Amino acid sequence: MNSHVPVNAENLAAGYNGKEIVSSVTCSFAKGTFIGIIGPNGSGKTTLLRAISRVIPSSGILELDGRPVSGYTPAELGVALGFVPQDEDRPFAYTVMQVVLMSRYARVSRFASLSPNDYARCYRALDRTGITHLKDRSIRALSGGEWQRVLIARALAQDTPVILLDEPTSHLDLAHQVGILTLVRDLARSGRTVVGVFHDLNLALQYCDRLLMIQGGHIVADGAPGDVLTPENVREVYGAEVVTTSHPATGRTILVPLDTRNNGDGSLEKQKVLVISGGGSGGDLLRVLCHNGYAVSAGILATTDSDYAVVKALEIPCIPVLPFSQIPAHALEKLKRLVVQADRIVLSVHPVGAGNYPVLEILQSMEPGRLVIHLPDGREFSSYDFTRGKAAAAYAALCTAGASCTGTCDGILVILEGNIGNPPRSSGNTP
Ligand SMILES: Nc1ncnc2c1ncn2[C@@H]1O[C@H](COP(=O)(O)OP(=O)(O)OP(=O)(O)O)[C@@H](O)[C@H]1O
Repeated sequence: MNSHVPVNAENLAAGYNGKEIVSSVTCSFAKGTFIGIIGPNGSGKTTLLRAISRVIPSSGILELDGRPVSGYTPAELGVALGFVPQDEDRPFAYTVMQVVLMSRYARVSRFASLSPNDYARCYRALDRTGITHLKDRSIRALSGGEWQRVLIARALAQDTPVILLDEPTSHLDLAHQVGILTLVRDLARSGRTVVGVFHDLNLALQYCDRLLMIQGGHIVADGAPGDVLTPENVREVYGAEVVTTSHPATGRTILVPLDTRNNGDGSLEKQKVLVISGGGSGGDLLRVLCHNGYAVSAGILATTDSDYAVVKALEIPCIPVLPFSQIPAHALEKLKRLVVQADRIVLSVHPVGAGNYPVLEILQSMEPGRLVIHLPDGREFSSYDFTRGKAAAAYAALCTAGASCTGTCDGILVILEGNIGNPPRSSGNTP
């Protein structure tokens, strides 16, 4: 028994209708920590959270603040632990304020009224989750995202040292995801123990202090986010291929999912990625792709280009040309062959100079309509930095933001600064 650990589980097991879903779970959650629980669909994340919050019974040891949870009265539990479910039925047309106020009843004796302090806490919770304007609205008249914020506000108003959240951002748009997770992280910083289930691995990586990875009802990895979400662990547990890079602002790990194809015998065929870069814009990306097992080739590179040095060091096939000279016809022909062979083309050029036009023309003529990227949120290329050393991060950011190409261009990703829709049409533009 450890009175300093807010949550302690040893050999915990739980399930439904006599069937064990999670078992042999041993973990403890420290004060002031934001812990993420991750794992594929059906792996038992919600079941574990329900067991810890005593929504469902469990066997094994489960202690809150050093006391067996089984010894807590419902009122004591309501003061010790807040639980935010993924969703909750709304059988009655309560107002938002009424639902948030309910969180305070565990603290008042029977038949007593709530105090001004209870109301103040609820107003503050509404304010912090950005739903004050909804306080008199019927909860049945809320969108999924608004309702999710009400459930979080209710847990905030409950004001417990331990808060468990089941996919707290599943219904939220990007701005609200960031707002709620910043708020939750601040709660941990102020000394609470916060545990959240996450499907969005990049959000878990950016916000959590520690991750528990669950597979088949067991903890298979537990530690610092970047140590848990390695490409190897993601492949093993999720059956997905990712590359990792670092967040351009925070330096934390980012995962970028990549397409894979199956050879039919269960093995994965290497994706062929052609990187057309120059001036150092492709170095990081070439390293990341090689490190993660892609069959990488490079486009036309002057032998004085720093990307050429990377390509040589990594033994990546490329099309070397002499610096400051016109690109020879045989090099352009070779590029056309590589374009045809590649599963994915990454064009990372900064800035777009006249020297790039023959290459752009090849891509345009061979891949008509494939040279446009749209980000779902309307952002433009220029908001990303493709200068030396930043291309891989920009690539990751674009992928994370859901970059996609128009029309039939699902095999090509273009990373480019400048207006790529209108390179000169004549072939007379030479370096
Ligand atoms: N109320 C229930 N009764 C019976 N079985 C259930 C119940 N809830 C969940 N299960 C089963 O328990 C297993 C784990 O479910 P759980 O919801 O814990 O997984 P999860 O990791 O949270 O999944 P997801 O990522 O899809 O939300 C699944 O096989 C599921 O079908």
